[in-house]
Amino acid sequence: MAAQLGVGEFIWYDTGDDQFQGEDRPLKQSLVSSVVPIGGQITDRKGRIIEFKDDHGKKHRIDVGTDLGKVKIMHPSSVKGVADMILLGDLNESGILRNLHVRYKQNTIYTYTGTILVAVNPYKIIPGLYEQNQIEAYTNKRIGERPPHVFAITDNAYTGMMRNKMSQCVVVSGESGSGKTESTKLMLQYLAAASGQHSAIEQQILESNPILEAFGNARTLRNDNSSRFGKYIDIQFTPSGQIECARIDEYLLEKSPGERNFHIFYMMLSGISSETRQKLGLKTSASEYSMTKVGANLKVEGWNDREEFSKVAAAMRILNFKENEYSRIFELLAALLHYSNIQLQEAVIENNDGTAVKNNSALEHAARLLGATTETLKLQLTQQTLSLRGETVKSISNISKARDTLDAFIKGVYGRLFSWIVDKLRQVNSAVGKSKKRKNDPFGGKSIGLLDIFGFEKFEKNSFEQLCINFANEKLQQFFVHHIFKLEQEEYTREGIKWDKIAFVDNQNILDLIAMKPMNLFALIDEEAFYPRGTDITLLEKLRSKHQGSRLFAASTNSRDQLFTVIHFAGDVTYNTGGFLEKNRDTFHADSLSLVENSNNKFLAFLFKSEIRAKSSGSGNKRPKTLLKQFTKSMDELMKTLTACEPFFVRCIKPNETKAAMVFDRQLVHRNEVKVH
Ligand SMILES: Nc1ncnc2c1ncn2[C@@H]1O[C@H](COP(=O)(O)OP(=O)(O)OP(=O)(O)O)[C@@H](O)[C@H]1O
Repeated sequence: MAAQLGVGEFIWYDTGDDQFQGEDRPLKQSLVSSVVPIGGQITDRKGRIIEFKDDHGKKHRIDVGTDLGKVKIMHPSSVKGVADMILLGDLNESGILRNLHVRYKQNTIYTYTGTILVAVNPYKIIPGLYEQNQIEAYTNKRIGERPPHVFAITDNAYTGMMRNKMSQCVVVSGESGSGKTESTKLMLQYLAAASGQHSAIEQQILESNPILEAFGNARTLRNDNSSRFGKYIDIQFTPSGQIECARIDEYLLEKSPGERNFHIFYMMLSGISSETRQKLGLKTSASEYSMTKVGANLKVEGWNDREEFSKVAAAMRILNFKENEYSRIFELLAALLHYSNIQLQEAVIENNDGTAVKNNSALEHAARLLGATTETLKLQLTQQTLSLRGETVKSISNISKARDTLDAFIKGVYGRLFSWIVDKLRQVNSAVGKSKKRKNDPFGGKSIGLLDIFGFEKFEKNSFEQLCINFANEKLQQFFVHHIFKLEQEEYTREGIKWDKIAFVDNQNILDLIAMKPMNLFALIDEEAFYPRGTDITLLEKLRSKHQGSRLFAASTNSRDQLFTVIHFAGDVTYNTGGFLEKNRDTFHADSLSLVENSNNKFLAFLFKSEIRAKSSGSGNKRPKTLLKQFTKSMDELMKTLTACEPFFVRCIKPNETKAAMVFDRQLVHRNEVKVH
């Protein structure tokens, strides 16, 4: 081979580094090595010494006499890259990575692997890519007939639905900031255009987006406009292919976004009229409020809160939010801002560590807007009503308990407000255009569902939310693997090959560990949440004692570390059980519920109607549904819906951590991309 290594030749170069060397082998099983051979082109050769420039422009010199093993001639298909990676001669991790990189450098962000679309976030507008003429160019074209595009996938879902009279779904996945929401919006845009005739419903569906983003998105380190919830938008069509209505389902709103709070708070502070501002007692700056001054950066670059506010306000009007609903929403948001400013102080009460609430304008505004008295708010924060063997007792809250109550109240109210808004959008989108039910019509109610859901997460510190998110990703991975397996079976059958021997890597054992088999992790977390002496530490002990023999699980032997590791299909993640039980209980304190129940703010009470009803019917003492129960139920429903559809997959890739246009970080892409193949 050494003779072939002439100037101009393209090669693979194996640097041989493996950052996982020396690590615990069992934990490494599902991990991919972080370094794979890199591509390069030979620039010079003198005898045994060749010089080449790798794909990142770095120069190398090697002696092919001693290091020939590190070099391989590149297959011609990898030199310029291919639109469908199935056609790669070097169909391995290096080949995939280089292919995406080469295309990305040419502004080609879309690539196929068969019918799966891989989309690498360009972090810039690519001129002409989504114009009307592109929509027309992809109409009625088979996948592969034109260059890869998100419109091609959408068109195929649409024509598949029309032709096969079967519902379709598109699963959009990828880590935070990879472009899932943008892809989903582009698909909606395409469907609105493809369905021809423009009707009010298409505009309404598109108008739902700014509202959903304002209330459900926040700035995080990874994405300035990060959706803190998963969503499934199911668009129903008439038999002739016009959009009829849409249904939106939300999954798991993360109620404490990191860097900045939800956009809507900042938009409101910048955008409301001075008259409303006065009525709500609000200042203009987000730095005045405890819940909006968190995080380093209050402003998002290239984002104008005031303009965004008017867009949201306009969208709410278009979507028939009534004037009083509109004011109630902002009244409640203002109440939360003031409430977050209530000042708590340590105090000794009846010889116990207690809490005092300072009388200030924050307390007064919060009480007024929540429809309660300042006295009720003080009691809510400083004492807790407990029910012990049928008797009610009051206990004094120390400052940390009082802070927890304050925090839980804000999250509880905001979470319910968000669900109410999603519900409202669902009603609006399903009411318009929905005609008589077409019984006995084989086409009745066929739809295209777009799933935009959080990708696999592995941070430095992983908590309860990450376990839920990663569980959802395990479910989707299984769905994906089964689909690919089915396609292969079909192909083998077509070619007359016996297929009982096709091996495929299933992740059922991980799902069993987390949520299926008896004593699974979720079941133990649920159990411990209501165990009288259950704490995050006893939880860890229980998890360890039940699962320490498992190949897919490890727990720290020092319970105080509160750490356990699960080996997911995409790698191992170490979770910290701190806060697990409280997050899972998702309880809204009894005193907070009483406050809401007796509030003069009818909208607030309405948001809690199911809890209030449960309480007054006596079923309030029953174990409330934990977050895990609700989440697994909604995941099961989602999987049922997806399984009834013909699926498509869009895999979004984040090319760098700095949101920089056209920068391709090989390691990062490798970590994320390899998981799909
Ligand atoms: N096709 C695209 N063209 C141009 N820019 C894009 C494209 N896709 C994504 N972006 C840019 O990347 C940013 C992040 O994308 P997006 O919000 O869709 O990510 P996400 O995967 O939905 O993230 P999260 O899970 O945090 O919500 C967008 O705000 C936009 O600036």
